[in-house]
Amino acid sequence: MEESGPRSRTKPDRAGTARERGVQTDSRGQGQAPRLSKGNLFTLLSLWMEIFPQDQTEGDQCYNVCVSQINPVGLVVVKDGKVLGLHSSGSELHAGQAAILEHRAKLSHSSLYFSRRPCATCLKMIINAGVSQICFWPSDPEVSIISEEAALDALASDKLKSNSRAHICVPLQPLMPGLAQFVTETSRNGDFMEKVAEDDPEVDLDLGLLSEQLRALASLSSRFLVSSSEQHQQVLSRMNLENFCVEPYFCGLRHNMEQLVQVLSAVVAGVPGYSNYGFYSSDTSAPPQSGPGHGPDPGPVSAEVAVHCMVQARLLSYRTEDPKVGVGAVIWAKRSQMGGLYLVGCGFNAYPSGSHFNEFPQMDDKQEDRQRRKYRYIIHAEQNALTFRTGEMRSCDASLLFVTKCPCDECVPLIRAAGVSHIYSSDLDQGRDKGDISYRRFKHLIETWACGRSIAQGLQMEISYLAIIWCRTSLFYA
Ligand SMILES: O=c1ccn([C@H]2C[C@H](O)[C@@H](COP(=O)(O)OP(=O)(O)OP(=O)(O)O)O2)c(=O)[nH]1
Repeated sequence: MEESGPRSRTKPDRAGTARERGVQTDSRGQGQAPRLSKGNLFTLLSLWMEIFPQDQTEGDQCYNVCVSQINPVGLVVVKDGKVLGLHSSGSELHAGQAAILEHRAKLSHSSLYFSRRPCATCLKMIINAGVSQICFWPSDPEVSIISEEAALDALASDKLKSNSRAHICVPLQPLMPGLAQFVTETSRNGDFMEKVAEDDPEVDLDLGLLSEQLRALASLSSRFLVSSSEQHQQVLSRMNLENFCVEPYFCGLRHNMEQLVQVLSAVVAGVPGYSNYGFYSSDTSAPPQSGPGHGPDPGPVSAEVAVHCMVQARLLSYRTEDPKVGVGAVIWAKRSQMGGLYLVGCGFNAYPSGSHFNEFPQMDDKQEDRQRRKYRYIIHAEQNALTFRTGEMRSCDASLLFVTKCPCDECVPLIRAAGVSHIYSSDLDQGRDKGDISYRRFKHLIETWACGRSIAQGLQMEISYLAIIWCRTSLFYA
């Protein structure tokens, strides 16, 4: 991206000497910030939850696919504009049922974003819980239209819909102009790509990112888009949504769906799950090596889950109100018994809730007049995630913070006091001090952890990074 003006940042060079900080780039500095709308963020999170990696036995998979022809579903529960829960279908429970069990009466007056139209079994319970709005992605529903049950399910869903107070709808909104391009640029300029360039100055980053994006696009499109217009019209008709098949709405619907899948692919391409890049424990006393027994150490969750959660954090960062740097954070906890993850909270950096556009300073540390700098006003992603958390962080459970930027000195004490046990960061900016914002405590935390590990194993925080290591094999050309 071309950069100009006093607020521009240096483009990372091939050797990685100049660093692009955080997820976002300077295009926000021009006052035309392409931002993800709330509805589209929740929709994208629901799609991404549908493919949340599961621990499934072969028998479980058979239950889902062969017996009932139930499509897995992702679900985002939203209340008062804040995410209350993120769910996906499991081996026995549908996502809707899991949400009912977890949130109970709190579902009243909430909005639910499903990655497919929920089946009648879920719908009746959700309506009964008093939700206000049920939104779904308009492709093959939870009870797949190829199943014999599909027609009966559609009939029941329709009857439930017409007799319910909840508003049931397809919520797709057009993207803000330039957002897809912006996401691609910010993925290109992220720390991960910089690390790749540092490790191999010869590598063609643009080509590599493009091939990752195309790979993600192919796999996400085959899952979430209906390839031909005729088939899509058939799917909609089987769900009694003939009104969506009328032009020009049908064309617009397909276009919006394609654009959202493109954005998701660009975000995914910025956090690739390669075997040679991954989350490494911060134990600096023993530098990680390649080879058996020395691979990535993803902590309490698998590498696949860690990458998945980092993509969620990146999606959240595109809702930022900071004109320059978007940061996203998501906190999950892992139950000590029975396993399984539950959402504690999530957030992005923004001005205090309820403030008006331009009410507070927006400048960075290049602005000499410190009163015009943003740092004393903006709420950090971790701070929002902690303030509006909806789940508990129990000391017996591992609580995992995934954040797209290295936590700053203001956040580290909060994170520690709140009881977060593991931090995953895709940004390696620790040690910087800019006067109004500094990142020194994070480094200290790592050292404390590395030193304290042998004497107080498990009591100190563990911090994992993305992409600490680059083994020179098949990154882009596999
Ligand atoms: O743990 C953190 C640290 C920072 N931020 C947010 C707050 C603020 O909105 C932005 C500050 O970003 P940065 O430190 O990159 O400062 P900058 O002056 O905007 O950018 P630069 O890196 O060019 O100095 O990041 C968080 O949300 N969490």
